[in-house]
Amino acid sequence: MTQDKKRIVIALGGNALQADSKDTTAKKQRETAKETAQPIVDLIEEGHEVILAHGNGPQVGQIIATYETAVEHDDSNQLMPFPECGAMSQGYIGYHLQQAVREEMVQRGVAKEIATVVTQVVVDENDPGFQNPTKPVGSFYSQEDAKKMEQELGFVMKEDAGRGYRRVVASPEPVDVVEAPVVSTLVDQGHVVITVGGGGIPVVDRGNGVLEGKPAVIDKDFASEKVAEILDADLLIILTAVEKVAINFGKPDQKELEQISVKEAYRYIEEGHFAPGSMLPKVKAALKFVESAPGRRTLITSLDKAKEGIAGKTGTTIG
Ligand SMILES: Nc1ncnc2c1ncn2[C@@H]1O[C@H](COP(=O)(O)OP(=O)(O)O)[C@@H](O)[C@H]1O
Ligand SMILES: NC(=O)OP(=O)(O)O
Repeated sequence: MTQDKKRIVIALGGNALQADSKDTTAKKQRETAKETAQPIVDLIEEGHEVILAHGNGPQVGQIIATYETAVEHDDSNQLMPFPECGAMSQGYIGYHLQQAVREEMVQRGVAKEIATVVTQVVVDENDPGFQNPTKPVGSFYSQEDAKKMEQELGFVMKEDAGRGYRRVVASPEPVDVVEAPVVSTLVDQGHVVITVGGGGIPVVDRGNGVLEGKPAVIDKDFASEKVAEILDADLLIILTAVEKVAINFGKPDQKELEQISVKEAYRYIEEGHFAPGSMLPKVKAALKFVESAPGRRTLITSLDKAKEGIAGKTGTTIG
């Protein structure tokens, strides 16, 4: 790519799909996806190669809960397995993003196609993440309801950043992206691709072509980083709810940062400036990408500032 035309992997955060945690309807998600499509198509219109990735915590939790309420609890054979629910979430979210981005491209006269690749991500079955569930999925519950769910359904429930209790599942690290060669071919041919939705469907490689789905949710920031590395992207953009990463976040002496060097990032992590489960995985994914090869950068900013961020006018750049 030329200096100003970049290959960009964009990791879309929760607010890019479900802006209102109380309205989790498909109708609302479709409306939100339309808003999300605007800054994405801005980048496509500027000639950048864009690969989209996204989270799925609320959606995969919603899909599982639907099966759990529809099926008799004494007939667990009827329950939809977790990896299949992950695959459904990729299709559901991919469908909305595909429609929204395509509509915006057609209306702006951008002659490109977009498709979602159902993506499997290889994980290590001995990953310690399987022993300690940390990834929140689905809706928020009161402490009382969460206790009941732990007792009656055997779920692990944890408090999520002061917002209530959520079910948590295992979150192993991504090792490889099975469909990366397909994604690469599509991108080389000029198409916009949605991949590693929800961090990808976690699979263990049993050899001889056999991939076994695992009940877990991979962090989408780590999966996006893996895709960015494999596809030799110039830039990883992590879009979330804040315009800039801060130190002393939420305190009176909060300071927003425009540029963080690798050394500073490690120091800030050590000092505990980034909350686990929210900003910490983003900064860790950013560092991993930046350290994977010279010249790679990560930008963390909000969806509505993506265009300004890539022009170097806002956001936090790492590397
Ligand atoms: N040091 C920090 N600087 C900025 N935001 C932070 C920091 N620590 C925690 N946060 C919180 O992390 C949130 C982003 O994480 P999260 O909501 O999990 O992301 P997403 O769902 O967009 O992937 C921000 O909206 C902010 O509330
Ligand atoms: N898979 C994943 O990271 O989802 P969330 O971003 O919704 O937590």
